[in-house]
Amino acid sequence: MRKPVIIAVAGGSASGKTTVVKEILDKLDLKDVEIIKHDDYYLDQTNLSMDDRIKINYDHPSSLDNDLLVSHIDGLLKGHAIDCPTYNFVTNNRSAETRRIEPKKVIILEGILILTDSRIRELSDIKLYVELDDDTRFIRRLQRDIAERGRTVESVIDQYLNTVKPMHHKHVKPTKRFADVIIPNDYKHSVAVDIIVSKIKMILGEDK
Ligand SMILES: Nc1ncnc2c1ncn2[C@@H]1O[C@H](COP(=O)(O)OP(=O)(O)O)[C@@H](O)[C@H]1O
Ligand SMILES: O=c1ccn([C@@H]2O[C@H](COP(=O)(O)O)[C@@H](O)[C@H]2O)c(=O)[nH]1
Repeated sequence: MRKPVIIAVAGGSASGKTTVVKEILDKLDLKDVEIIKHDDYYLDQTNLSMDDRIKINYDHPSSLDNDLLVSHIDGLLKGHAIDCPTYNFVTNNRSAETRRIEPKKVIILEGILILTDSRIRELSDIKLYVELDDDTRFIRRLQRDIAERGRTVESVIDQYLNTVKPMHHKHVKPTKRFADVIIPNDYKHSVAVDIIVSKIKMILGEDK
């Protein structure tokens, strides 16, 4: 099998990374694609109390185990299966279960800080950045974190002001310059998605 095509998708929290990845997936053969969420590589925090876990800065690159992710990408590129960690946002901790991932033709890496690590950038064939203004991202995050991640209005606001917003401007947004394609998520972007899918098919040699 040809070495997998690696696609890295960055962008601020709630900018629409997951949504854009779904749009790309809709145009590819699902059996050929695997998604790896950078969130699943947050460091294990079993030794910390819940009070201490909520004080962690999850928007700083040091909160993620990139050594493990890089070794997993290397493994997939060599044709080996990996056991990907899984993460629980409600407990702010890694889950006990892992997820077996077999090498596929296309591997999509997705996360706010995925383009901060030069090793991951170098392993990626296509780098994307999903862009959306801060206000809209905050509103979408507030709705999502209350509905899906067990948060209160106050906790989302506190976290946003203390870490999410400053870290976005310090660590996430500057990685936009590494992107091959910037996708605006406040406007139609179906042409951008079509171009990305064509490029993937071109690399896979399926564009004839
Ligand atoms: N273009 C859009 N219009 C309206 N809502 C959107 C759009 N894109 C994403 N959303 C919603 O915003 C929230 C965050 O999007 P998501 O794709 O999960 O962001 P991310 O993966 O970057 O955190 C989700 O509830 C999603 O359904
Ligand atoms: O335990 C955790 C781990 C992460 N977060 C927040 O998640 C977002 C990243 O996820 P998106 O889906 O891209 O929004 C990041 O901004 C962290 O603040 C958390 O709250 N708790």
